[in-house]
Amino acid sequence: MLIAPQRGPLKGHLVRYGLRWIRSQVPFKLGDDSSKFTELNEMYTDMFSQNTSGKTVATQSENYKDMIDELNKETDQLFNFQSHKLHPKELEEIVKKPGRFIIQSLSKNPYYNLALENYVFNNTPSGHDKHNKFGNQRLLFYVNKDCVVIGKNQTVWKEVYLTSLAKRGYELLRRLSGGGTVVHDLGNVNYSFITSRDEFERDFFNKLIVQWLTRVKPEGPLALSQRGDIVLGDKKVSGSAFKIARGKSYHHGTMLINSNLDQFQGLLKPSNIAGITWKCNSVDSVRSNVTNVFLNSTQEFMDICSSGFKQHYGTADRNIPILLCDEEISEIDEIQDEISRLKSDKWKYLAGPKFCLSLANENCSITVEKGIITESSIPSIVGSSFLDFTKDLDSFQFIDRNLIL
Ligand SMILES: Nc1ncnc2c1ncn2[C@@H]1O[C@H](COP(=O)(O)OP(=O)(O)OP(=O)(O)O)[C@@H](O)[C@H]1O
Repeated sequence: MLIAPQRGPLKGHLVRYGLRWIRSQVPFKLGDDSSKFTELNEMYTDMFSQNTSGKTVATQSENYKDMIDELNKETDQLFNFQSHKLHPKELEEIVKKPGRFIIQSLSKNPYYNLALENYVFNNTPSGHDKHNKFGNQRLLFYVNKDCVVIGKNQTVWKEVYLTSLAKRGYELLRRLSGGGTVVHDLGNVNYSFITSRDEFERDFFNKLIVQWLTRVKPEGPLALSQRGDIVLGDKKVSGSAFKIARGKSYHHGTMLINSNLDQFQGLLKPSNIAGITWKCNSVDSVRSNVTNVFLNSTQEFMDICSSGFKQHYGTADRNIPILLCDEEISEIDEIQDEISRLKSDKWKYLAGPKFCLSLANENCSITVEKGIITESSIPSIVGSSFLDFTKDLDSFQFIDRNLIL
């Protein structure tokens, strides 16, 4: 809020006049940097610093502090400027109705956050409804504690060093969208832009992000790569993945802000490891050099993007609210069920596509479909789950476990 007790007498009628004036104006937050807010703030500065004859006086600001605080509070309530923490029932209602909003998750639990994102996506009114087609854009933010997230169509053992993840306390998750494997920590913020299928365009939201962040650092060489990643110079700062279903779409991505990049080492496997060959229908990650972007905090990123989103999609008569969700929301059955699914071995390990691995030195091959070994040069393991086989690798001393785990 820019309004502050400054100088000069403030009369009650001026407060009332001010509120009436605000009510008649666009519902944006005072203190934002668009010309509309500048105008409004200038009006207040004038109002608060002039006496009735129009001459500036410099006295008694303390006397008006309460009145100004009240004015600010009323203005906030009037336009829903302040973020609002949602109860489960409120979330259930708001997601199903048409309309735009922003959600910031207060939880750092990756299972909860992915389930929340999926819940909002699933319950957003379908883009097939012609009245709702272009009015249901939603923006979600969440930050996850240490975890590695693989794409829906990937093979876990090909992508990550499971032993390192376990030793270093990183959770493994399989997300519901495509794309490659990424590392999340508290310095990485995830954004998710939901809109109709018709409005979906791969680079649309990342172009907006580049525009918004470039305002913060115009000289920063932030750009979109050919693959649609956001890059700073020749290093990637953000990766994206997409989901399109039932007339809707989401584009979600990571943004590295103050991630502990040294800790990323040794979690993700390189594309080739001598001694093991994979034949898969799965999606391969595209390994890139990564760096942090030039912001101070994940909250700063959320604030910049929220403000950009509001300006892009807000209208004079409709403010876009920022809603906060904590884990109380997981009381909603659909969210609870999704969390259970994301945590299950069935989803994490067995849901990937068919794959076949060969270990050259051991002259051994294994084919796996839906998590079950269907063919192998080791007859005794055919029919068992590949996950169980990996848990029992020590019984197969001729196999180098480091090649698989
Ligand atoms: N948090 C992160 N943000 C951005 N890139 C990351 C992050 N963690 C790891 N990476 C790098 O990104 C690579 C995976 O990128 P990849 O492009 O395959 O997947 P993606 O970014 O999820 O989506 P997509 O495949 O759709 O571009 C990793 O191998 C690693 O080099």
